[in-house]
Amino acid sequence: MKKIKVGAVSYLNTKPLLFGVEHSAGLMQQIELIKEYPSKIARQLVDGDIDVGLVPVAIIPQLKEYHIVSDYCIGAEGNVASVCLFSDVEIDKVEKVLLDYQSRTSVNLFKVLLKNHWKKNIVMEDAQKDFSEDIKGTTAGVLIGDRALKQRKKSKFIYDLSGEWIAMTGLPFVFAAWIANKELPADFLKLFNEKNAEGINNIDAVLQNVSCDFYDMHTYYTQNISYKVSEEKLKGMHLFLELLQKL
Ligand SMILES: C=C(O[C@@H]1C=C(C(=O)O)C=C[C@H]1O)C(=O)O
Repeated sequence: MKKIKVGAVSYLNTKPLLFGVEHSAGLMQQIELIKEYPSKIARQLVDGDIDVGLVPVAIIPQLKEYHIVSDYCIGAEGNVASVCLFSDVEIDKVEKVLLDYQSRTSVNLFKVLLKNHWKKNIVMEDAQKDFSEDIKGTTAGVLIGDRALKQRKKSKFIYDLSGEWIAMTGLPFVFAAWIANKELPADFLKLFNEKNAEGINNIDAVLQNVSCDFYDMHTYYTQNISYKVSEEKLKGMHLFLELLQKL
C-alpha cells in the first residue's frame, strides 16, 4: 500500500499533536512522517511532495485544492509567546525588521499588523539563517518557534503577534492547520484526528517526553498555544486571509 506523506512542523509546539500519532503503530504503518520547519512543509504541500501537512495558513491561496482535515491546529486565544517582534527599542524607533525565513504565516501577520494595527511603514528584509544575532539597535526581527522562545531572554521589547492580532480584531488566530491538497481516505482521517487528540487530552504524558530549559512547556501547551479548531478561530483565519489579500 502506498504510504500517505504527512509533513509536520519540527518545533516543540507540535509535540502534543504528534504524541498519539507516533505512539500508534497502526497509523505509523500508513504514513511517512516528515518533520521540517513551516516554510519547508508549506513548499512541499504546494509542490505536491506531501499529501497533508501542518502548514502555515497564509499559503492557502497558493493551493489549487485544499481541505482542512483535522479538529486540531496551532492557534492562539491570547499571547502565543513563540511568535513575536523582538527588539532592543520600542516599535516607534525601529528602522528595519528582519523576517523569519522559516515562517509563512507570522511574517505575513506582521505585515497585516503593521498596516492595519500599528499603521506604520518600516523597511522589511527576508532574513537568512542564524539572524537572531542581527536583532540589535534599531534592527528588530520577527522570529517564530523554539528560537523565538529562546529570544525572549535576550530582547528588551517583545511584541506578541497573536496578542496584537486579538487586540485589533477580537478574534483568535490560527498559525497552522492540518491541510491536505487532495481527498484522503475517511478512515485514515478519522484515525489521524483521534491520534492528534490523544496528546492534547493528556499534556502531562506529553511533558514527560519533552525537555526544554528556556521556557515552561506546561504554560506553552496549556496557556499559549490553543490546539482546538473552532468557529471563532476559522473566522479569525478568514479575516487574516482577507487582510493579507488586500496588502
Ligand atoms: C505559534 C507558532 O506557529 C507557527 C507559525 C508558522 C508560521 O509563521 O508560518 C507556522 C507553523 C507554526 O509552527 C510558532 O511556530 O511559534
